Amino acid sequence: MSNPSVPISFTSTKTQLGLTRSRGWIESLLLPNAERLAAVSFFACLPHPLLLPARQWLQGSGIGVAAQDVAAATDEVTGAVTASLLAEVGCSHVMVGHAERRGAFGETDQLVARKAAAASRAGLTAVVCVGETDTLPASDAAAVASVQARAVVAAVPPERPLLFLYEPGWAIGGTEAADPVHAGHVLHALRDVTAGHHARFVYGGAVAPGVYTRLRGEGDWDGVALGRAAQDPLLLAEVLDELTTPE
Ligand SMILES: O=C(CO)COP(=O)(O)O
Repeated sequence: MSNPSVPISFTSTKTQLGLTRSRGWIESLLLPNAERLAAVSFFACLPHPLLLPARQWLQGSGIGVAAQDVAAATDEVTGAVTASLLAEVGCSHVMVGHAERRGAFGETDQLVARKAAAASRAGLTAVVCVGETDTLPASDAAAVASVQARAVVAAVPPERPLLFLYEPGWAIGGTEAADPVHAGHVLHALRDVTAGHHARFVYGGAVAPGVYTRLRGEGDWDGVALGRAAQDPLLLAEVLDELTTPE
């Protein structure tokens, strides 16, 4: 796992970029920033068919590739992508339980936990997405994230690394990240639930310059996950300044 004293960051392009645009984005934005991206152990979560070409485009850059989802099953299931295949094509991480998948496909906490366990068995680090869907008081949001996280820690051995992404559904694609005090409550609850596990914690949802610094004022966050900010040269540069400048 990455050095715990250095922030960590990653992005997911969801279904936003196809093959040609993904290559353009990697060559015009990621590679010119490779040194600073590598310094925060950056990886790009991509649709499955883009993993192999992206690995080649990113070769030698220090930037990793990761998947946005994985099958829970390890036996034969037509159309599924197993964790062992993701590991074989060079993924270091895989996202499980993104809010959009929990919403669109009805993914339950138990299914997400099985996916995290499958990832872990294959040597991947599961990026476990947790968070409330609609706006809630901080204590209720913390309770939702705790239930989601508890299912995963029950399924993954404590020595295996986990990366928790607190990403409230209401913040995704919005204009405002979670309030730092609110997020701090959730972080505190997640640290409690995962005590004894090898876990790190990042925030995602409308991350823009300044968000990481404000979050760190109210909680010991390990980093931030970028959505739109990773596809905007100015925003990416500013967020990287923040992440790579010692506090
Ligand atoms: O869902 C996200 C990344 O997976 C968040 O996206 P935004 O940062 O664009 O809100």
